[in-house]
Amino acid sequence: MMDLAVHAAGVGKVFPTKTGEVVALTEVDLEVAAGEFVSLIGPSGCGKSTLLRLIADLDQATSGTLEIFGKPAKRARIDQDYGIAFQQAGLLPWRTVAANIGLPLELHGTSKAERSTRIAELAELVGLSDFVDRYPDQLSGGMQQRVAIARALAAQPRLLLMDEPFGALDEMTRERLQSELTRIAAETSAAVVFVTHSIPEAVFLSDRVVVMSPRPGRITDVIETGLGEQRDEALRESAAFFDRVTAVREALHGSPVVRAGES
Ligand SMILES: Nc1ncnc2c1ncn2[C@@H]1O[C@H](COP(=O)(O)OP(=O)(O)OP(=O)(O)O)[C@@H](O)[C@H]1O
Repeated sequence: MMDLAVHAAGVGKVFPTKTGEVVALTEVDLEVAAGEFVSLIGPSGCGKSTLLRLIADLDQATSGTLEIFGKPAKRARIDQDYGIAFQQAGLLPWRTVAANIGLPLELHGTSKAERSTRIAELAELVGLSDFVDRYPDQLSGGMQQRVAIARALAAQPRLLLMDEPFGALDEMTRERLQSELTRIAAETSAAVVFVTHSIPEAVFLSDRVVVMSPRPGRITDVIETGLGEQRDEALRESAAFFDRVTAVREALHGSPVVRAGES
């Protein structure tokens, strides 16, 4: 069991509201292996962000059990077992790129010398070595997201939790960062749980794509991509890639998609 980055069993989440209870998640069973890349996809309101927030200990499940590397989510948070990156990069505008990347290390009490070595490594990992002295408002959206990823990786977490981190980026930047993320995940051996609305993004990045449906939010399908280690531009144009995109689309629609020329 210690091999599992995430183990959710029968997880449910109910939000009490003025107009009654909202069942955001019901009976969610999910296992993410160490080093595995798993995307969560589904229509708006199906509970993707809620599930990620439960894993990150930003909120608590109403029912079921949730373990991160065999520990309760709170323990994993204290131990900095995971890093998080959201759609908004959430950088501190008064800090340089280097100081933003190093923030988790400061909180961790890492020495200044160790911090600067690690910041240099991380800046190189995300391709920002020449920009460490800049401030966030001097960077493009894609560069800001790279800083956020470097910061999420600072404490060498074994798990990355990402909620639409590329959602606000243009398509070309988005594809470039997807490629970089697959390389970074492979180099760091971190497991990733990645929330997205984009079917091609989920397929390109993941070992498995978890399909969810709303009201009440639950997992309806899990699709193995089987696309192997090589995640490059050629993959995006391969038959295997299109096949998996179609499989995820059909799972989202709940039935085979009728193609032009077929009846
Ligand atoms: N704090 C809250 N109080 C009440 N209801 C909430 C709260 N947070 C989420 N919900 C409800 O829980 C359900 C799941 O929300 P969640 O944000 O997890 O969905 P999502 O799949 O991430 O959606 P999107 O793709 O639009 O981001 C929704 O019906 C939402 O309205």
